[in-house]
Amino acid sequence: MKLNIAVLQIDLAFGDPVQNLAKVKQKIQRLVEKNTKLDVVVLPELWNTAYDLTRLDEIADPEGQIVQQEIGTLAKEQNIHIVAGSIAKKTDQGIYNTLTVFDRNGEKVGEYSKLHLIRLMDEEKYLTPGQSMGLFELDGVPCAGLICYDIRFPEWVRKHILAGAQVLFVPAQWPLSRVKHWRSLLIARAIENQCYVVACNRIGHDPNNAFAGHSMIIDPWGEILAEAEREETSLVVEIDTEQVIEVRKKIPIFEDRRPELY
Ligand SMILES: O=C(O)CCC(=O)C(=O)O
Repeated sequence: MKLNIAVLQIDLAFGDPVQNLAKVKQKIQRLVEKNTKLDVVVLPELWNTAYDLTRLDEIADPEGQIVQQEIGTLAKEQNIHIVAGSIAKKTDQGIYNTLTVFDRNGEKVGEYSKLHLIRLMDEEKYLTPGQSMGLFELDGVPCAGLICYDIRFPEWVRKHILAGAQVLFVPAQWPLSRVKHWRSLLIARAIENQCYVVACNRIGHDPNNAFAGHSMIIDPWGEILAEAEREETSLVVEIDTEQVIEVRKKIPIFEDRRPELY
């Protein structure tokens, strides 16, 4: 199965969900106009509020209603799947960093709340961790969505791959100071899991961090099919899940695992 995927690497306004929503909608519309065969658009982490954690109570999306209304509707209008990065989502149980996936009909087909909160960036003080896996399907292709810091936990990624995922989506706000970790971890996750990795980072800076960009699409052999620098841009690549099957045949790591010992 082939999927034509666009990763939208952008800057974000700090704590301004109205401005960020308008920008994201306009950028998606332009992408669809330029690429008539697009299947999927991917957005970065916390694209509604950015990392304005102290004001989340005020600015997070109540129950994800805004993203459902605005991005779900856009997905249907433009006939594309949208892996809507993640948003700050306010619920009665707390505020989550939640990835939401809409299909071409505007239906929500996936939702995942970041499981590992990064203390280095104070997330655990303001956010509630998720409790469940990030599996979903796009045009019958089994996919997983994990968020930023989650890629430092290979056992969590592997759980999704063992459940069938062939494409791993990673929205992020990864700082420039650790860009070497970002690139190495993403490539490692693709090689060890023999899957596509589609990673969407932001650029720009906020009061605490400069962000790395370097969004990437990596194939199941670990080859980088496209990589951005540190500017607003989009990466558009057609992936083919036959590649996953071929790489897994060539080096059958899933048959050679020794789970009885670990
Ligand atoms: O793990 C890292 O170094 C960065 C993670 C991060 O920026 C995040 O999870 O938002």
